[in-house]
Amino acid sequence: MSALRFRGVALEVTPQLEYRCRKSKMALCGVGRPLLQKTHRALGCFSKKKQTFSYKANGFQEEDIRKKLQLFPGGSIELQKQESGIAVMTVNNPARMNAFSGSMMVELEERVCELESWTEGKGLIVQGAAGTFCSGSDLNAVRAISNPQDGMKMCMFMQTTLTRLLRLPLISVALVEGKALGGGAELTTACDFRLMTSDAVIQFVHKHMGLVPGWGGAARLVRIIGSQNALKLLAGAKKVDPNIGKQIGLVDDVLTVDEGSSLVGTERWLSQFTKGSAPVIRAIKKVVLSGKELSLDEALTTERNIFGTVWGGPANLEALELKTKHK
Ligand SMILES: CCCC(=O)SCCNC(=O)CCNC(=O)[C@H](O)C(C)(C)COP(=O)(O)OP(=O)(O)OC[C@H]1O[C@@H](n2cnc3c(N)ncnc32)[C@H](O)[C@@H]1OP(=O)(O)O
Repeated sequence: MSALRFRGVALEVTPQLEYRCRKSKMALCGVGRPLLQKTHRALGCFSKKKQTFSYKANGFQEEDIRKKLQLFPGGSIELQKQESGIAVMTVNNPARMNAFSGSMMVELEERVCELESWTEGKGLIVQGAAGTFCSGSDLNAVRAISNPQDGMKMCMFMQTTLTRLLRLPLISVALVEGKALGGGAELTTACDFRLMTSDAVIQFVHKHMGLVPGWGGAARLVRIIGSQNALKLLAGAKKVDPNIGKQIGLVDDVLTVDEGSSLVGTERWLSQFTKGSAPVIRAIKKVVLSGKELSLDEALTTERNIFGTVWGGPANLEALELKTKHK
């Protein structure tokens, strides 16, 4: 499957769409684009135009923010795209418990951009290096940009990036080992699922720092665990261990030691959802996302459009051919 770029945004060209366009002798840019645009627009899918607009509406230029963030280097964001269709993204700054330096924030955006164009992808694991998840913003950078203007820039940049991360057409899971604190806890909420090892802790420590979440973590948390539980976690800066996490619905599963390495265990866990054809898995993520984020009417329209991309497609035809029984 290929991708075409429209105003710098990668759009997925499904085999069905290509086939339909070829059959009707119309170029992709003629027939394909409106359908793709409609679907992607309805999903709020990563329209660079939209993001630029929101940056500008707040008086910021994305490039200025990048330059500012690059002044605070250290660590990296690693990305490994595997043949299996599962990518592993690693927050890597072990000397600072994987805290996010400014350059890591910029790298995170670049990796998300890369994943947006990865049309073969089905799943994503987000983990921290060296057995711990992420301790939030690098406090050295935080101190240096503690004025409201710079804080807003950083917040807007991370909010936009994490929104794009959550909206990737990949089924994503945060593998939480060790600690996920502050912005690290917020990062876990930008994944579809969260798995914890038995000794791990997720803690929205913002209150103790005289802050509230700013990377979109509060908005997402409310949608995951409801406003009552979110209020308790944020106002109490409560430590969430795997038991509490499962009780309140923040955590989907606990990885036990006999599953071998946590990453292998997470890959195994995720593969129950990523087995099968990439276009179908990606379409499933898109219909769920549209159901979650759009009004019912918009979601129904989007669902129809996405349905049209898999109907009569290779996986559908193969299943019909095999006379698949669902026993
Ligand atoms: C909108 C975003 C809001 C935010 O994210 S604000 C940031 C929230 N995070 C924090 O406040 C984390 C503060 N750190 C801690 O509580 C502890 O360091 C932590 C993570 C529990 C680990 O404790 P320990 O295992 O005892 O290890 P440690 O304290 O000796 O840390 C090892 C080295 O890592 C450093 N570190 C940890 N978290 C950091 C951070 N966020 N920014 C910058 N440096 C950080 C820590 O200073 C220490 O460095 P060093 O060895 O003293 O040079």
